Amino acid sequence: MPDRSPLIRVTAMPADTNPYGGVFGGWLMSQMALGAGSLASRVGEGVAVVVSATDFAFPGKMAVGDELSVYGEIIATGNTSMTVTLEAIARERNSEVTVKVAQGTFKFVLLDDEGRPRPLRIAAEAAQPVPENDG
Ligand SMILES: CCCCCCCCCCCCCCCC(=O)SCCNC(=O)CCNC(=O)[C@H](O)C(C)(C)COP(=O)(O)OP(=O)(O)OC[C@H]1O[C@@H](n2cnc3c(N)ncnc32)[C@H](O)[C@@H]1OP(=O)(O)O
Repeated sequence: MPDRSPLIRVTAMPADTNPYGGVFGGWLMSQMALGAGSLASRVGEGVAVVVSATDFAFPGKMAVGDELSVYGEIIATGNTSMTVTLEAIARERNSEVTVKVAQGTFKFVLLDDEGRPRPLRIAAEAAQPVPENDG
């Protein structure tokens, strides 16, 4: 796995499973949304709401007890929006074995105090992931 800091890291619990006993894809999407939302509001310095979710895939599976790390970066910015692409990597609970379990892209729009789209305050070249998030 590349040397990078996760946006969030969390352990899958029994409540996060699907009817077949595996980890629920919706839970994975939620974790990715939490990571992406954290990055978007932090870099965007304000309220950031999701306007689209695209390109999701689930190339691997994980089990209860495994640890999920969500990595992401801003890949594009518009006038009022930023696009965040994400990877979710699971680590087996009792080992260093990792597998990519999900990927996807969220587009966020920054809102002003009245809830209307407002221009980003950042330059496109400054829209980099916040470093050193891994303690
Ligand atoms: C089974 C369980 C599963 C669980 C799995 C859950 C996973 C997924 C959870 C997500 C969770 C998020 C985590 C925290 C944050 C929230 O919870 S946010 C809550 C959900 N989102 C919302 O409530 C947003 C609702 N939408 C809106 O209020 C309006 O659409 C918005 C976002 C204000 C935009 O309004 P608008 O009139 O379209 O504004 P407009 O000025 O025309 O466009 C603004 C920008 O949006 C872009 N845009 C507009 N429409 C679109 C579109 N359709 N596509 C792409 N871009 C668009 C425009 O291109 C423009 O970009 P810029 O060129 O300015 O950069």
